[in-house]
Amino acid sequence: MFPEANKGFSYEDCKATADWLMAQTDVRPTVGIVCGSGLGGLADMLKDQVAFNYKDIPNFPQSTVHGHAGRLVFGTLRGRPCVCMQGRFHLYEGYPIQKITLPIRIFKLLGVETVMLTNAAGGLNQDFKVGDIMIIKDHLNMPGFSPSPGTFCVISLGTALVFILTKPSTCPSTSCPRRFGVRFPCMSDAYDRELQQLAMDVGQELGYGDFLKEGVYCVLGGPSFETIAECRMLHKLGADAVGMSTVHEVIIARHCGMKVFALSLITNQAVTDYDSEEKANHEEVLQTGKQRAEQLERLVSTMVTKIEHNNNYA
Ligand SMILES: O=P(O)(O)O[C@H]1O[C@H](CO)[C@@H](O)[C@H]1O
Ligand SMILES: Nc1nc2[nH]cnc2c(=O)[nH]1
Repeated sequence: MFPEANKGFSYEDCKATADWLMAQTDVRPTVGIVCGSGLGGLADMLKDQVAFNYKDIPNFPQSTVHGHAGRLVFGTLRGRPCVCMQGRFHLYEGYPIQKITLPIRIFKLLGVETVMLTNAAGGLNQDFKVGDIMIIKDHLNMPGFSPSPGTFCVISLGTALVFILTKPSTCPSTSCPRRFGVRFPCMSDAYDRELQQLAMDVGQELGYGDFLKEGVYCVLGGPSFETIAECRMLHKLGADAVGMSTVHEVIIARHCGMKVFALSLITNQAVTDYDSEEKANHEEVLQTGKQRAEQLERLVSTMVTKIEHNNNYA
């Protein structure tokens, strides 16, 4: 019933994990949250928690990055049933893309309608400061520009080339993407515009106007941080922030019809100047997360209270 670590996951495999979880808890979440590096405090806000270590959940990968606790937490956030990943998976951890996005499909099978993703990112936009919260309005999917074996069969992470390179009859998971959604999903509406507006409105109400921004997030493979030349290039290409996550989760969530809201905490300023002494490092990323955690948690939890069942906004 549960496939080996590196095989693809069929619809039935995902369902087996979702059914296993639903047999352990009565919470039926309509909102799914993913916590970025150092932002796991969001999960601690959930009331009446039922929590699982990733190692105990069939098919789940393990968290290997400092700042990602590796727990799936069910509970209520101001009365709304939620499920929260306290820690996500990244390509640079060595997992195939099917595996890092598996929890998103499980969210769908649990009944989640809206996915809210957070991440830590380096600021490329010169108007951004460390500690700013960027509402993601669009993305640049750099790994998606060139299909690799890890992207075969995972919808839309490659291009038509994936379709050409993968013979459906020999692909172990052809049934999986097609049962979750269409072969070529649209991404021009990846980030729900009403949720972006809701975030802006809630941010203004909370007095966050000075540090609430919006922009384009660019994903790279990592785990190395960017060179100066890369930062300059990404900025010219239209990216406002750069990180190593989120986009794959967004694509899978949209593919299976969930609404998506995502934000980046600008944890460090990307270095674009050869005279700069700044050096990106994970400790700074986690430190900024701690400093902004409270406001970020309040923003997300207030938004959750305003998302009604079936995605209407109260
Ligand atoms: O995107 P999240 O998981 O927040 O983490 C970000 O922070 C880490 C680098 O410090 C990388 O994993 C990058 O992707
Ligand atoms: N790639 C990348 N990921 C990050 N995560 C947090 N900061 C950064 C950064 O500067 N670059």
